[in-house]
Formats: sequence, structure tokens, C-alpha cells
Amino acid sequence: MEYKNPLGVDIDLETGVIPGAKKLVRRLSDLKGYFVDEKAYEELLKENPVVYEVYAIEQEEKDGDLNFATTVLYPGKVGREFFFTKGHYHSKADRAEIYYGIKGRGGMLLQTPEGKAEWIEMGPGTVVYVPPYWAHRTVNTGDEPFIFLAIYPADAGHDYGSIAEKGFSKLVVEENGEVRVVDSPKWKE
Ligand SMILES: O=P(O)(O)OC[C@H]1O[C@H](O)[C@H](O)[C@@H](O)[C@@H]1O
Ligand SMILES: [Fe+2]
Repeated sequence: MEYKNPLGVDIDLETGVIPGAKKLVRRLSDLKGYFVDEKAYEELLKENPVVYEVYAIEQEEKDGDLNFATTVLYPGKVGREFFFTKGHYHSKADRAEIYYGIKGRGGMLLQTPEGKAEWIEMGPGTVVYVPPYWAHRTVNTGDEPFIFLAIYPADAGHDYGSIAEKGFSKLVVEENGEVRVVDSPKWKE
């Protein structure tokens, strides 16, 4: 039997950086078609800001193993919609996931394939359980970076397809200075 080596790392709780992790950067240009307000999107694209960064420690895609990653989701809006991560189902759809809030404020939009949506607010210390089969997207509703940790099965994979196409059934927007979860005009059954 070949055993893998255990690993301990300290997440920088101010910046979200995991030493030795693989870094992924998503700019606004990587999120084409994701926001409802296309004019506002094109306008902000001139600056093409970083929307989020992911620091991931991933294993081979094998049953039973675990990956973990921090995400640093920057504050901002496209029109009335707060910055968010792309959001995905798992390629192995029955794989669950755990999120843990580290810094800043935001929340998670979750959705079943039929379009039943849930919104869970997150701050430092919030644990969110993502059940099997639910798509999940995080949203920064604050004015500082929203940082969280996620732990997920190594063989879960990311299925972006249907979210990239029609998004979530709900949008998280600012309305008169308040955070509101409203129906998405893009969503069709
Ligand atoms: O993949 P996205 O939907 O863009 O979300 C960004 C990332 O968020 C978390 O860190 C998850 O653990 C990652 O698996 C995911 O890649
Ligand atoms: Fe996931």
C-alpha cells in the first residue's frame, strides 16, 4: 500500500491565500453572458476587473479523496447585480460540498435542476452544506473582498454548462441600498 503524505497549511485569513496552492484568476471577460445587464457589462469590460481568485489544493480525481480551495470574491456590481462566481453543478452530480466563511459578507445561491432556489447569507464563521445535486454560486454583497473556504470530493468536477446558458432562477441585486433576491428574467424552465 502506498500512502499519501498528510498536509497542514495556514490560510492567510486577511488575503485568503493558501501557500503552495494553484491560483486561478477570473476577470470580468471570463464571465461573458453571465450578467443580465449587457450594457453595464460592456461598459465595465473597459476596465476588465478581477472578479475572483481561487487558491486550490487538488488531488487526483479519485473517489474518496478531498480537495480544498479558498475563493477571494471582490466587491462590485454589473448594473444592479452583485459580483458572483460562475456557479456550477458537480460533474458527478451527487457529490456534496462544504463552504466556510472567512472574511467579508455575501451569500450562496443554490438551485436544483428544476430551478428551486435558496439563498443563504454568509459571513465569517458561517458553514454552508451544499447537498448533492444542487448548483451553487457565491455572491459578494459587501464592500470588501468576500473570502471563504470550500472542501469538496476530489472526483466532484465542475459542470458549468446549464448555468452558463441560462443562469440561476434568481438574481442577487441592490435595490435602494438593500440586498434583494429577485426572479431572473433570463430563466426559462
Ligand atoms: O468554479 P466557480 O463556480 O467559478 O467557483 C469558484 C470556486 O469556488 C470554490 O472555491 C469551489 O471550491 C471551487 O470548486 C470553485 O471553482
Ligand atoms: Fe462545487
